[in-house]
Amino acid sequence: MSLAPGTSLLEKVCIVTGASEGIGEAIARVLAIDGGSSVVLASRQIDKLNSLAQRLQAAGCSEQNIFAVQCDVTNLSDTQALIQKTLEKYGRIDVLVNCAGLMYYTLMKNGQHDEWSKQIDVNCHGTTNMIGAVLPHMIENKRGHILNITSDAGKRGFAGLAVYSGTKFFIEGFTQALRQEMIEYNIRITNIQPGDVATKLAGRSTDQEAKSKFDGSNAGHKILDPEDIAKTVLFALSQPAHVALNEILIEPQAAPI
Ligand SMILES: NC(=O)C1=CN([C@@H]2O[C@H](COP(=O)(O)OP(=O)(O)OC[C@H]3O[C@@H](n4cnc5c(N)ncnc54)[C@H](OP(=O)(O)O)[C@@H]3O)[C@@H](O)[C@H]2O)C=CC1
Ligand SMILES: N[C@@H](C=O)C(=O)O
Repeated sequence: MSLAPGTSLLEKVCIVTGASEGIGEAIARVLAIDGGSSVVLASRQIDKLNSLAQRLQAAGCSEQNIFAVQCDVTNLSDTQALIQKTLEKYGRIDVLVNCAGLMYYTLMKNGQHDEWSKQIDVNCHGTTNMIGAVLPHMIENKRGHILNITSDAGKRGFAGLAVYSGTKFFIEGFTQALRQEMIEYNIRITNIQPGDVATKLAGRSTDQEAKSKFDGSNAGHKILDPEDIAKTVLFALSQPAHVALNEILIEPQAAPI
């Protein structure tokens, strides 16, 4: 595949949730710089989004092409406002990347109800809120591409990640059905299913028993970089209209499921 830098997604408008750090930040950077598209940066931490916007401008993106919007994906009116503000600024939305997510290593016997709920809220409700908010626009225009950053934990349950795996299986089942509903509207849905990626995600866990027993990201092998996932997003978006990359399982070479 050859992607001409700065041209492959020219004139497209892409929303990236979870853009303040980690994988979402890398996706936003690659879409803006390599893809040349307008990128809407969304998450709760507006200071981090503004700082990323400044760094992207310093790297050559025009101010008009980067738009930071505070949005908690668990809040329905926030997600609807994000779509509205994007349409007011750009008049179109071509791509939604659902990257916002939480993962906590927890053993079910340790009863961490709060962390279970937060994962279900962000990973499941956050995804359905965002998709529900953007669909009317994409359906009206009969085009659109939604990418969900799911996980290899949506293909196989992982010990220590029972609730997290359940949330990612939810996204897989949900999108299998949604794809069929969206055929007549030319809307594609790609689930990117990464294995361990070097971000702060796993470090947010408080259940040290679960983390020390099951977190494989320190096992000694090279894990993925956020840019590996970002380039995969660009690859999926660069396919011709008749090609749907419905699932992409991307894992460290040393750790297949
Ligand atoms: N790292 C890994 O090994 C893997 C990660 N993934 C998935 O990739 C995605 C990103 O993870 P990663 O980058 O590693 O994690 P990080 O912890 O680095 O980033 C998480 C992002 O999600 C955002 N976020 C969390 N809660 C909300 C919310 N309520 N509303 C809006 N944004 C929110 C955060 O922004 P803010 O705090 O500003 O709201 C932040 O930008 C997740 O869906 C995760 O499940 C999948 C497989 C492997
Ligand atoms: N690779 C997954 C868990 O083991 C994830 O981080 O989503």
